[in-house]
Amino acid sequence: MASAPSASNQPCTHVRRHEDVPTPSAPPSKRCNIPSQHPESYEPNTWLQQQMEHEQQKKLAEEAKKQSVEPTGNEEEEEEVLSKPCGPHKRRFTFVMVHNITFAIPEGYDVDGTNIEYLGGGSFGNVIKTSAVCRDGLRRWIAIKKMREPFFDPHHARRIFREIKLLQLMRHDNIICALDIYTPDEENDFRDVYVVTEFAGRSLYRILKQQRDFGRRVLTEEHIKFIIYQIIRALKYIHSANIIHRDLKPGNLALTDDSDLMILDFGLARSLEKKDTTLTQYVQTRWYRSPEVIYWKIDSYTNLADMWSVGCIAAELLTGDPLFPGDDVNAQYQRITQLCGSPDEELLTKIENDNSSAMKAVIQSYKVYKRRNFREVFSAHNPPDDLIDLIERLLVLDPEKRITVEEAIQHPYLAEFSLPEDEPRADHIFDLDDHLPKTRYEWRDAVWKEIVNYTRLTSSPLIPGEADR
Ligand SMILES: Nc1ncnc2c1ncn2[C@@H]1O[C@H](COP(=O)(O)OP(=O)(O)OP(=O)(O)O)[C@@H](O)[C@H]1O
Repeated sequence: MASAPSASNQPCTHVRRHEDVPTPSAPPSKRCNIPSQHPESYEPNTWLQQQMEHEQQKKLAEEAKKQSVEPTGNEEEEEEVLSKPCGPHKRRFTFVMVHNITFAIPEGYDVDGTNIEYLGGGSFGNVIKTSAVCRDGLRRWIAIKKMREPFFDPHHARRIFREIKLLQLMRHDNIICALDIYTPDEENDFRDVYVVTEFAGRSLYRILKQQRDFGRRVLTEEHIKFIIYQIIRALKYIHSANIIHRDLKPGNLALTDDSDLMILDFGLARSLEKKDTTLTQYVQTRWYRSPEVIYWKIDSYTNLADMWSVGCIAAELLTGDPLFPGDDVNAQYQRITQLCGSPDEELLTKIENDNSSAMKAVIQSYKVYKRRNFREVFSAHNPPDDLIDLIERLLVLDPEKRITVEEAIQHPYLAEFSLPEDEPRADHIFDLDDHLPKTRYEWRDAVWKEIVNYTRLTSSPLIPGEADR
């Protein structure tokens, strides 16, 4: 096994402005300190530890000290800002408007607007970055996600339930986990759900977009390899827990300046345990969606659908552009077959047996393409041979012939980083307890219980006095 790449001599840039073009030139160093399964032994990542040393930390710590210990002479003003104790844990909140959205921020978190940054919003929530003093006394950068209309309908509510369940279950240093889950609401008026995670860096989507916008490559060959390795390392853990992520895409991957990667957003993830519910087609973002999810295994696809997404991401890292940017499902399928070829007789027979002759006929109605030579297709980017080999094994139409995560992590392309004893599996299968249909009110009750019973990690933000409860 080759050793991890050596550290660069570049000065460390700890606090980045979000709009800067990222320069993940710091060493893609292998991370060895895997947090154990026990929450009490959770370790923050090295980048955050470095941040703690940064001089801004001093400033923030001083402010925190002033707020919690010294009389400021402005107590009346503070009283006006903080709410009365509320929510299931009787915490006090400051309501701060960011990007026209009101965020309830608990006591102990930095609520100074100049330190708060809007990170983005998707269909299910809006996310801000701020900092908080944690239970271990350190101040960390954190991301607060306010769920968008969490109980709008049963589908939405179940998604929120899954996400907060998984954020508590996952313990792996390439996977985001919850530092805090709260609501400022009382049970009879429960509307808003907030999830706090560590700030995991900049989304790969933004890095790739800025590479394109500025026409300047910031991800080197070595970064690309380290990113792919970390995605696969995280998936090894996720798949071993019988979970499919189902929404792997650059926007759900965050990268620190040290090139440490975190998988974000488990809203679409689901367990493979319960076979009594059908899987849905409209799960993955289209561009990263596998052909079997688009067509022939609509309700029975497996975690190999995630491996397809890894193939799409790997090719995008190599070229800088999305591999299959289809405008609709048909165009998506067409783009896939133009590169990967149309299903062969063997796959068509499987499709017919697993589905129907009608499905086989639909597939056959598409124009037939031959699989292209990947080396030729990507030759302009001078890829290493073993990267092309890995992409070829990931982008296989028949999921039964696609490379599994266990095989992928042993692929020669990743040998430089491979360290089997540092590539943990989950120690149990995660049961999300979400298979029975529920009304949106029942899901709301289930989420309420999760918040009430949530046990914060040692490093979680803590309100003063909470430890005594
Ligand atoms: N812990 C974090 N650290 C850094 N950035 C984060 C973090 N959590 C979320 N983000 C960023 O915030 C933005 C919105 O977050 P998120 O994708 O979770 O919202 P969403 O509504 O679930 O999105 P989607 O519609 O894609 O499912 C994204 O750009 C994401 O990269």
